[in-house]
Amino acid sequence: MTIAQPALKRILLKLSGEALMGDDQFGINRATIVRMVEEIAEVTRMGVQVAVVIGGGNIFRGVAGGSVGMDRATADYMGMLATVMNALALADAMDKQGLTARVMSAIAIEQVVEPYVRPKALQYLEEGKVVVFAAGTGNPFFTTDTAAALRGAEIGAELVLKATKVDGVYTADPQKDPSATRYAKLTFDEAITRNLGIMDATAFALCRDQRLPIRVFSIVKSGALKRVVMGEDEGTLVYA
Ligand SMILES: Nc1ncnc2c1ncn2[C@@H]1O[C@H](COP(=O)(O)OP(=O)(O)OP(=O)(O)O)[C@@H](O)[C@H]1O
Ligand SMILES: O=c1ccn([C@@H]2O[C@H](COP(=O)(O)O)[C@@H](O)[C@H]2O)c(=O)[nH]1
Repeated sequence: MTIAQPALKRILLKLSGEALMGDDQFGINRATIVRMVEEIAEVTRMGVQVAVVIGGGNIFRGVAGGSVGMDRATADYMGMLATVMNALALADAMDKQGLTARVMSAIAIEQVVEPYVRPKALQYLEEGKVVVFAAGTGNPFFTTDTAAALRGAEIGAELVLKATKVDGVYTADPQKDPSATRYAKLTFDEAITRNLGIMDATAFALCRDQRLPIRVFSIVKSGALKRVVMGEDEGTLVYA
């Protein structure tokens, strides 16, 4: 009997912060994070090298009211710090499930997490450790989607997997427009010119220029991550 092998060797998984909330209004839902980590553990045990970029929407949007009128860059640093909290929670949940996780931050907070150093991240991945990239790109005016594109390119990932609450890219935001229909696949240029809000244009443009495909899929759907890694047609593929 032949055992099916994963179609991918190294992936960059972008986890939406909001997906960590589960059905809560903000913050981290424990059962949700544990379930996500189980799915990550499953593909890691299949031999896939996994790096994660975590968003911050679940924490940052809860405090965003307080940032109204604030200097934009300062508010963005608050957002990046929110991703550090999520990264710590995620790595803790991974360690509890027998994975070895390493958090690397784009902003120096040395007493808390190690700084992002590319060769070190590559070494961890080769060793089978899960690397969780925190603090986005480390720069204001960007997003964690752009950080996913950037780190994905830096580590030589074969695919950026955008795990979110919706199950792909739609003609319009499906949470606002129930008549929106899902694309099976589309090009980066189509995504950019149609102004599809699932990811920002900077992230799309970076992946397009690096010919790094993105697959958008639902992290709420059980087994979806494994299906993507096995090369099955899950969610939406965005390609150059
Ligand atoms: N054309 C579209 N197709 C699919 N989803 C869309 C589209 N336009 C907007 N969206 C919305 O984009 C959201 C995806 O963003 P996501 O939850 O990943 O946020 P994020 O900003 O990347 O993460 P975070 O929560 O960490 O800030 C979906 O929940 C969906 O409602
Ligand atoms: O490179 C980055 C990444 C993020 N930010 C700020 O953090 C929040 C949360 O990130 P999400 O991508 O929305 O999850 C974002 O709104 C920015 O304010 C950043 O400045 N630079």
